[in-house]
Amino acid sequence: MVSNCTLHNMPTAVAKALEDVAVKKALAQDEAAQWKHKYELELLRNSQLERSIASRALDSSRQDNLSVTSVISEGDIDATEFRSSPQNTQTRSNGYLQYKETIQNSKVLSYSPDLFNNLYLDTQLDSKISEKASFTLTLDPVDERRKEQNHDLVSFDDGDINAEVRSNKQIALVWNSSPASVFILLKPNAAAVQQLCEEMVWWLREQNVTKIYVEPRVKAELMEENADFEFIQTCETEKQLVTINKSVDLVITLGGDGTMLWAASLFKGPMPPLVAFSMGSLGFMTKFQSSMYRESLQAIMKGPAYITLRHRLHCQIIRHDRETDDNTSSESAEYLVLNEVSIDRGMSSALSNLECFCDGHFVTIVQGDGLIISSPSGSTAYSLAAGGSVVHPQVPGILFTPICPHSLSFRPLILPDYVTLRVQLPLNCRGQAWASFDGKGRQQLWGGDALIVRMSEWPVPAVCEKESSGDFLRSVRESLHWNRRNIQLADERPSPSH
Ligand SMILES: NC(=O)c1ccc[n+]([C@@H]2O[C@H](COP(=O)([O-])OP(=O)(O)OC[C@H]3O[C@@H](n4cnc5c(N)ncnc54)[C@H](O)[C@@H]3O)[C@@H](O)[C@H]2O)c1
Ligand SMILES: Nc1ncnc2c1ncn2[C@@H]1O[C@H](COP(=O)(O)OP(=O)(O)OP(=O)(O)O)[C@@H](O)[C@H]1O
Repeated sequence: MVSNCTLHNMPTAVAKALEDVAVKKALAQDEAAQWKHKYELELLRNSQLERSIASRALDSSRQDNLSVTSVISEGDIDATEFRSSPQNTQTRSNGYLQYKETIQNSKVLSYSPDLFNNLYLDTQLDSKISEKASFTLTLDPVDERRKEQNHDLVSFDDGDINAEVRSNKQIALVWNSSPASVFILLKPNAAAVQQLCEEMVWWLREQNVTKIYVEPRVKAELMEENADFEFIQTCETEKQLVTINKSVDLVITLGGDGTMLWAASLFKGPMPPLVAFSMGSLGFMTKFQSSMYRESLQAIMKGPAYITLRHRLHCQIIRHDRETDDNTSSESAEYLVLNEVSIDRGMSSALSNLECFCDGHFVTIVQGDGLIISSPSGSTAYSLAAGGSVVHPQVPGILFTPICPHSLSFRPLILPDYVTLRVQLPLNCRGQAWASFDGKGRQQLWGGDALIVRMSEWPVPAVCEKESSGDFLRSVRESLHWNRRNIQLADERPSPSH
């Protein structure tokens, strides 16, 4: 696609030919990205299959104890089957995900501007069985009626198209064995947070939590306070961080939404269930009260606990082939975001010019300050500030929200979760553009560079304080003060006498 400013002086036939070439190029790149994604999924499935076979061979007795009939994902919370893609409808009637102990042998997506620059890192080939607690994710076990609704989308017996099974499910986590390993993440530079962490560590030890991990910075701070914290474990290397999903049963965050985003960013692939204690200012996604941590953790570790699968977006920057005289890498980089990826015009005073495609179909050219591509969880963050809709985190969609578009008719869109979006800078764009991932890791984009965004198969399984909708609506009302208005006075006329 060639920008309008270039086209308008050219003879129509030349302009049309150029536009056709650009569209074909974008389509070919889209197709390549989709094939790459399919290839990666295939690799992942094969490795899961291998792990499952090896796991069964190594520990058949343990397997016998797990009386389940169907397994979607082994070892990792994988939300591929919960997406509402037409291709996935066959598998959506499987009612649960099951966690099982697996061999530490998987490929994990890696990202971080500073820590992880490779697309994928092979984790250690460790043939030990992981010591993680086993759990099952089921449809609401309390509500028997839901089990009855667990049938195929289309029944061929009577030809009725039935839509009772939707991807919007209330999922419950049931532990098969007690969780014994937690990773605590703290908001930095907050004395109250560190104090709570110290208290929580001792309490968790009393509860037979044998392994407690923290970040290296936190371990150093705790050791400064008290040398008895020596037993606390930490992830010293990038590799340990990448593999930590395999040894942690529960992730606990003490901070605000930013700490939860930080925790999610450390897990470049599958992530254990996360409990977010509110010690920040807004706390939209951090629903647990820190003063009640004992009661809350006791209940969660006993189970069942409701969880919300907060879907993340997989983002990939594809660089246009060019001679780089700057330090920008020409390799493509990949990111996982819980809230959103935004593209803005940075310091440039020129209007941004972003050509957008959805599954290869031209959508629009965003001319304004930029664009936000957000997950449903991110709908209440930057996207909300730019006028996007507030979306329940379990609605399977991708939000497409412009930032200050210079147009009277540009409205935000919500697209289905199975699409792949592509945002490209025209080769002759006037200004610069910057992509940010959950507000961090800013990357400069140049003419011809593209950003490809799709729903990731690795959600953040966030433990609910009550249940998914209750928590979300409470946050909308109490954190965002949604629709706060003085109640209209009642009519004071005397009621008609009978
Ligand atoms: N104009 C804006 O509103 C704006 C601008 C830039 C970034 N942000 C948001 O800030 C996020 C990064 O958060 P941070 O804490 O690291 O930065 P931060 O410290 O700048 O805080 C951003 C604020 O957004 C809130 N927030 C974050 N995620 C939220 C969510 N999903 N729902 C509701 N509120 C949420 C946080 O509680 C915090 O009050 C980005 O992902 C982006 O969504 C918003
Ligand atoms: N463990 C961590 N390491 C490094 N940075 C972190 C860590 N936890 C949080 N941060 C960063 O610290 C900043 C503030 O954290 P957070 O948002 O949790 O606190 P807050 O702003 O007080 O709370 P709220 O988000 O509720 O307004 C965020 O930008 C976040 O990315």
